[in-house]
Amino acid sequence: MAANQEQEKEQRRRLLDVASRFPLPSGCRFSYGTAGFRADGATMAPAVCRAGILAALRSVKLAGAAVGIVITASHNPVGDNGVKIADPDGGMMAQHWEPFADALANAPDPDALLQLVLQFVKDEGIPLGGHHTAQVLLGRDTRPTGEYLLDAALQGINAIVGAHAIDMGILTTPQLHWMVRNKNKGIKASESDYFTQLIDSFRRMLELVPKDKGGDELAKKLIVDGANGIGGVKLEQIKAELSGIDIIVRNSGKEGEGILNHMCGADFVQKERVTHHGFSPEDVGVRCASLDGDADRLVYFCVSSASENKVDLVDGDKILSLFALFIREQLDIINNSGSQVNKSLPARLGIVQTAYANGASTQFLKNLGLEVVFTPTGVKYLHKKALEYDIGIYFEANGHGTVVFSEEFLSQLDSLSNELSSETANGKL
Ligand SMILES: CC(=O)N[C@H]1[C@@H](OP(=O)(O)O)O[C@H](CO)[C@@H](O)[C@@H]1O
Repeated sequence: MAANQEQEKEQRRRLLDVASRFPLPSGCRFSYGTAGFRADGATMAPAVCRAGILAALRSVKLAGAAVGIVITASHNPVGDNGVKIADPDGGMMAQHWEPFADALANAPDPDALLQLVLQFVKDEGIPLGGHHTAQVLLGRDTRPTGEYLLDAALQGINAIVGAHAIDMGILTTPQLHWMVRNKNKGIKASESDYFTQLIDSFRRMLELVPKDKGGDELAKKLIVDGANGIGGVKLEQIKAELSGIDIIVRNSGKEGEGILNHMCGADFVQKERVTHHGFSPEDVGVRCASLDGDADRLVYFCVSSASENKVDLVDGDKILSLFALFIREQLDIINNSGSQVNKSLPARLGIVQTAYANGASTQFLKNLGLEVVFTPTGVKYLHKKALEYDIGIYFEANGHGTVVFSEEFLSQLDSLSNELSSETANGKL
């Protein structure tokens, strides 16, 4: 038998075998939602195994580029778990693969699963059975079902001939996305590289804050609510190196500190707006921040009075407005610097929100003359829209969000910076 036929046969055997090891419980139905599959952690193994198959196929399709799997149920209760796939650019999996994800997760028996994969491979032109390679990076949060589901994902990945799984360990969701992106860019992608970048960026940011604009204030205490999840664990590891700020972690995930996302974390604070687990009237006036269970949400708050149980919240809408003001101010500084080289920097700045954004924040941003657009709920929609701009700022009120810069804009900034340095050296500025 020719080598290719042998490999094809082996491929079929592996798929049938893994599907029979992870049968779909009757009455179970999975749907790839805004952030992947989610359910009670104890029922998730079939969906996670099939997500493993899917991620490996995606990597084969993309010529062996690294694809990511995150095992987390984010802000949901500790008994839940979930799985989502990251594309090679570090963003969410391309949406046109979601219908296949659903079909695969719900394939009723091994033969149906095999037929689905073979048909999809044919339709998408995936070179399965040949001399392909695939690599999948895996991360998971601190949930008790994490390790068991990691094993299901590994078995799914290994069911694709030539696929290679790399367990990156217990991570925040942003860490895994960052690692996938860096790996595909051929740059350093380990956890210690992530920490180095974070610590260095934080130091450089603090250096930029003028003392007369709150630089001294920043140096004071910050209490971070880690939601008893992975964010608190990682922050404990690096907080001593985030020089210039005194960070105290509460709900850090240590034994005895409380239950993941229970009466704590970004989702709880944003919805309830009351002093929560780990906080007390003694914290009145201190800057505080809350993460969620996988640390991809962030809101700030302050305990407002010792007698009332209330907090003042700085939610995603307000964080977005602060970023918008700051970035616009930086662009104005560049454009008014009197240099001859500015003409090249008219950046297209876009603000992306969802229907859940506070209308007052939208009006505030529009009054600043900024372009504000809307997408459905979910990072995958917001992120995609933000990429259409030179600088795209997006946040959901619940604290999911970021700022994205186009490659072209970054290279323009680089050349502007070089030109300004040479103007300074020549005494023109
Ligand atoms: C990565 C992602 O898209 N997460 C979604 C998802 O939040 P999680 O924190 O991932 O559970 O559901 C939220 C709605 O409940 C939505 O606002 C958010 O965008």
